[in-house]
This record gives sequence, C-alpha cells and structure tokens, in this order.
Amino acid sequence: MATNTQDSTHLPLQETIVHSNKTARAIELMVLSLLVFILVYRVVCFKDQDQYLPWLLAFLCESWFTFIWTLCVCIKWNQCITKTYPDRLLKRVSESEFPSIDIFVTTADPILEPSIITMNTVLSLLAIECPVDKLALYLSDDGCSPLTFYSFVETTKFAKLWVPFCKKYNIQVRAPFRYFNSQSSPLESESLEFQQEWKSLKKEYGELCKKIDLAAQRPFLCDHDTDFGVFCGVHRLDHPSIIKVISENKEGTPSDLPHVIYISREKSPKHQHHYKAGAMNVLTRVSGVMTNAPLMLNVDCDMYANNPQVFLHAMCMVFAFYNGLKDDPFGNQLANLFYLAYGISSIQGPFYAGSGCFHRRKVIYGSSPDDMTKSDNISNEDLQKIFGKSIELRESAARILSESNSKIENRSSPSSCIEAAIHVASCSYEYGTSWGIQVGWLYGSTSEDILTGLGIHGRGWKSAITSSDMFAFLGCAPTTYPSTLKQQKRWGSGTIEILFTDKNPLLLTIKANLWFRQALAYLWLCLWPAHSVPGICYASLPAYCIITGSHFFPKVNERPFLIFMGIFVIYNLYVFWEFRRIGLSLRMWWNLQRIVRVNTMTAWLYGFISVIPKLMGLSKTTFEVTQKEYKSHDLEKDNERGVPIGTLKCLLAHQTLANLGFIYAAFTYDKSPMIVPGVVILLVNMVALVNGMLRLLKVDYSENWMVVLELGLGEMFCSVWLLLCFWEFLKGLFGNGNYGIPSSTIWKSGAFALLFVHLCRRSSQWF
Ligand SMILES: O=c1ccn([C@@H]2O[C@H](COP(=O)(O)OP(=O)(O)O[C@H]3O[C@H](CO)[C@@H](O)[C@H](O)[C@H]3O)[C@@H](O)[C@H]2O)c(=O)[nH]1
Ligand SMILES: [Mn+2]
Repeated sequence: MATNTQDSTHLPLQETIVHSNKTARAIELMVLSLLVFILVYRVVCFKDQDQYLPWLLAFLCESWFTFIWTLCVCIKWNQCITKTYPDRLLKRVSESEFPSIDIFVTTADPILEPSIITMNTVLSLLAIECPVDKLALYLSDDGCSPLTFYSFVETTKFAKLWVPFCKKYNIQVRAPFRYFNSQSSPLESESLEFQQEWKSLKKEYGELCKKIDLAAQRPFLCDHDTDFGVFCGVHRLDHPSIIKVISENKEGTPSDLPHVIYISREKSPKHQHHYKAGAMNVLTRVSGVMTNAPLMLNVDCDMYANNPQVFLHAMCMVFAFYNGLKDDPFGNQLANLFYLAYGISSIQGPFYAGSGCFHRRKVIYGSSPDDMTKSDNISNEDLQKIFGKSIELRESAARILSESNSKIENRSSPSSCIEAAIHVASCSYEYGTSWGIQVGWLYGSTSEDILTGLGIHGRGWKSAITSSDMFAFLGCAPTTYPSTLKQQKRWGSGTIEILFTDKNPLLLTIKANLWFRQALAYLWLCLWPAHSVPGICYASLPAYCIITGSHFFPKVNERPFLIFMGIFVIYNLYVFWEFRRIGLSLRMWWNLQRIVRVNTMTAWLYGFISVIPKLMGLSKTTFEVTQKEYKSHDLEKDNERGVPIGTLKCLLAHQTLANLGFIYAAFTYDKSPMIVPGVVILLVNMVALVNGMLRLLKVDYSENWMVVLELGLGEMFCSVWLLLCFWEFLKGLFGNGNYGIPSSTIWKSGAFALLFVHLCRRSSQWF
C-alpha cells in the first residue's frame, strides 16, 4: 500500500520470543541427578535389605519416574512464545487480500450441551473481526435435534443485530452471555445512543434465551410443511443428511451476515460414524463443495471466541509465512502445562487440542511441506481414491492442493450446492477412500485431535500458538467430578491407544518427518495414562511397609534420606515457583498437585486398562460427550463454594475470569467404579497410619527415644501426604447425598483394602 511507512513494513508480523530458561534448567537437572542418585542407591543397597519386594518395586517405579522426568526436561529445555501483531498486519495488507475461512462448530447433544451455550459460541464467532465475505460458519449437529436447528435459526436472526453492534462499538467479549453477565447496565459515561442500543440488545438477547428455553421444555411438534418437517420421526442415530443454508451472503455485502449453514450428517446403525472425527470430516467435505476456503477454524460447541481479533492474529502467521518463513498449520490451544507448551513451541509446535485451532485446508487434505515444489497435477483417478466419488469435492480438492499461493475463489452460493453437499455427508461416502486414514481427522483414537495433529507434524509441518494478553477461546471444563473422571478417562484411553497405531511417534520420527524431540513430547503425552501403574504401586508402598514393618526409604538418620527429602522439597517448590510465575495462586498449586495424583489412580488407570480389551478386539472405545453446564445466576456465590476441579481449561479460566461461572464445584460422587482404586489407597493408608501411630505410642521414650528413627518415619510422612492428596475423598467418606461416596463403593473398596492388608501380612513372609 502506498501509505506504508518504512517502519511498519519492516516490523515483523510475528515474532518468536525466547524465554531465558537457565534457572529452571538448572533445577530440572538437579532433580534429574537426584533421581539418578536414588536409582544408584537402590542398586547398591539391594542386597542389604531384609525384604526385597518393596525395594524392587520402588526401584522399578523410580526408574519410570526418572524416564518421564527426562522426557520433561528434554521437552522444556528451550522455551519460546510467538507474538503476533494484528495492527501491523492491517497497515500492510488490505482486508481483501485475506484468505477466506470456514469455521466449524460441532455439537452432539442439546441436553449435555445446552443449546444456549452452543449459540453463544456461534454468536462470538459470527462477530469476530474478519471481512464478512471471507467467512462461512458451519454447525454440525450430531444430535440431529430440531431444538438445535430452531435455536440456530433464531440465533442467526439475533446475530443480525448483535454482530453490527459489536463491530460498531468494538465490544471486547462477543459472546452475549459473558458480555451481559459482566455488566448489568450500560456505563453512564457511554453515549446515549450506545445506552439505548445496549438496552434493546439485552432485551433481544433475553427474548432469544426465553425462546430457546421454552422450546427445550416441550417436545417439538414437527410440522411437515415447515423447515422442521425433515426432523419428523427421525432417530439421532438413523436418519438421512439434513443440510440447510440458514443465511446466505450472496453479494458479499459487508453489513450482512456471513454464510450460516446447518449440517446433520447421515447416520445409520450399519455404519460407523466415528464420533467427532467423523463429524469433522463431513464438515470438511461439505464446506469443500460449498465454500472451499483455504483456511479452517474448528471450535467445540462450548468454546466461544474470547478475543475478537483471533482471526487477525492467525492472519499474522499466514502472511508471515508468505514473507518467507516455514509454513504451518495454526495451533491455538489452551494448554494445561504452560511450560511444556512453551517448550514444545520451540520444537515443532504445540499439540492440536481439538478446538480453537486454525488449519490450512491443504494440510488437512494430506499435503506435506515439500509438496509445494512438486508438480501440481494429481490424476483424477488418484483424487477419487483419496477424496471419493463426488466430482465437486474432487474439483475443489484439486484446486486446494494445486494452490500456489494464489487465491482460491469459489463464492458460488452455498444453496446451489446442497445436492453435492448431501452426497458427501452420506454415511457410506468414505468407504474405499482415504478419509480418516490419510486425509481429514484421523480415526482410531478417542483423542482424535492429538492423533490428527501427530499425523500433521509427522509430515513435517510446524504449528504455532499465538499468545496475546487475551485468551483466544474459552470453554467449559466439566462442572462435576464424575464428568471430569469420564473426560479424563477418555483422554487417557485416547492418548495411549495412539501408541498402537501406525502414528506411533517413534515410528514417525524414524520413518517420516517428525522431529525427534517432538516425538519425545508426543511420547510423554501418550504415556501419560501409563503413569497410573507405577503411580498406584508407589502409593501402596508406604502402607505396605508400615503394615509389614519393612522399609522402602532409608531411615531418617541415614544420609541417603537427604536425597529423598531433597527431591520432595525441591520438586514441590519448583512447581510452585512455576505456578507463581504465571500468576497462579498457592491454592491453585495445591489443588493441582493433589488432583494429578488422584486422577492418576482413578481415571487414568481406567483409561489405561480400557485400552486392553480394545487392542484385543473385544470392545470399542466410545466417545462420551462431556456435560456442559449453563448457569446464568449467582456467579459470585459459585466462586466461593468448593474446590476447582483440576482440568486444563479450568486452570486458565481460573486465572483470568474468576467469575466465568461454569468452573467451580465441590466434589460430588456417583457410583462409577473409577474411584474405587482411589478409595482403596485412602483406606489402606488410613489403616497403615493407625498402625504406625500405635507403634509410636508403644515406644518407651524415656529409655531410648532413638528407636523412633527405626520406625519408618519416611513412610509415615508419605502416608500423611497421600491422605492430604485424597482429602476430598476422605470428606466423601463422611459426606451426605451427592457429596458422599456411595456406600456400595465404600464397601467394595473396603473389601479390597482388607484384602490388601491381608496380602501384605502374608507376603512379608514370602519375600
Ligand atoms: O459424536 C460426537 C461426539 C462429540 N462431538 C463434539 O466434540 C466436541 C468435544 O466433545 P466434549 O464432550 O466437549 O469433549 P472434551 O473432552 O471437552 O473435548 C476435548 O477432547 C476431545 C478429544 O477427546 C477433543 O475432540 C476436543 O476438541 C477437546 O476439546 C463437542 O463439541 C462435541 O459436540 C461430536 O460432534 N460428535
Ligand atoms: Mn469440551
């Protein structure tokens, strides 16, 4: 542009900022060397033990911890973040040069995922800062629900008021439920016009909520003569495709809404539908024949765009690439472990976490970075093998794959493509094609996101996460402990099963283009549920030793005890220091350090175990949708109550949006068998502590208090620490109603605990 100043053309659109990491590295290496000392100590002192079993088990577990820690050190070694500068971009590139973008939202169940949440996500996305004629929004409804469809139609009407309002007044948070919750009336200092519009929009939004609420309360009367006719008598798992263009921006009028399209793909009990991955592939194909944008953004139904500039941030990376850097699909995830994320950012880039992420369509279509230099022509036959029979889809895919930085324009109106769209949304379309295997979202894991991202990194692409002051997207973490467990179990089984696919990170680093350290990062992630076995083993050791009067720690007055104490103190202080650096509280640190241990022994263990029958072909893992909760009332009160449940999204939301409202809950329990191992560990440690106390009481302190040192104080300390970790379970043993652990679970766990105590006594005679 002529108006460019020298400065603005020279300043980069994106910058990688390297964090100095020396102190952290030093501490991590110190912990690593202490771990190695422990292993050496175990080997050297093996023969001096009265009982070999605890010593051997401890050695095995500690070897595992050392291995995992080594992976962590490798991943975190270099730390960097990427900063993007939308204002520089706008000075340099005119909006008409932006590539267009297809946005996908997935929902699966209007009850587990209340429509109003999904609709807020939709509204926040329709209102992002992006030229309207570049945008199309697709909603995939796996629930085939007339309620979702109805809400979507009504929301689109409301969006015609909401979007212009947001853009006119540059509203920051464009999900109305957040916007109107944070402000109960417009600021006095604002203009009169603003105040009026504000009030009328708040009223309209209230109306929208009421309509959706009412519709949710009564069964849907499907009138054959209306748009709802197609939903008559359909079953969510057995119905033809329903695709409706709800709003169409034919002329690309800037004041109008973007294209808004509803999709409920065909389902039949005879065909696998592959849950979210299947839905994403249908979205990819339908959008391929309708708008075929070179960029896509996918978002879970509960993840609203918190930063309206998110598209511009992503554009900074696109144009930064055009300026000569390496190409990458855009990652924008909420990571639970910042430092790991920063670490991975300095390798090939963050994992794809399933939501809030921009992808290039050609990357999803299976291309590799070096394909750019190859000839563009793929034979029609090959295209059919990969993408399937649809001529429209093959043509659009060919256009994407042969793109040589030229713009891909295909703004024919979506409503003229319905027939082709229905074809590619059918449930048998994928047979004999590469969908789910080479292209699109990959099948074979309930963590389809990680698997798909791994496939992309495996081809040599890089990814990036933008960091701006505002989180790009915010979503709901499960609000109850049982649903947290379910989610974590799904993640657990999903990540570990990746190791048994052809996308095993070690294979990809040998055979394909996955970088070695990136492979270590994936290995760390995929082995995460396997941690449960040594975890639970190590947690039983103190109880075992106290009950049998044996040791797995050196005695308090022996030198090597210092190594163990050193690790404990240094590691915990170190994690706390990491937390402080990103502004998290002591409470947060304590919650997270506890919940990690609890989850290890419950959900991860089940995730890990549930993979075994699947690998043997005896069962299929299923994707259970997480319950999302919508509360519009009394946010303040919710904040005071209860313990935040440690999931990653919660962690981020906790920091910035303390009153988001979904996030907090006291522990509640259901009859899920998942908590049994946790309760067993708790009970066993309680028995052990009572045992230990009695022994301490018996000591005649006046005679020789030194014998106390012989009594396994280290083991006792561990037991107490575990008790603190399981504090919520302890409360649950005595809690009422939902807050109490069901008595059947307590009985079952009690029986296992007794068995354990009994076996301890017996085994001490054998080993
Ligand atoms: O058959 C299905 C099941 C789920 N979904 C959608 O998938 C998304 C994620 O489901 P959710 O129950 O919220 O799972 P989470 O555990 O919260 O999701 C995380 O983990 C998933 C993998 O386990 C990823 O797919 C997600 O993107 C990631 O946010 C939601 O929009 C659902 O509507 C479908 O479209 N079809
Ligand atoms: Mn979710």
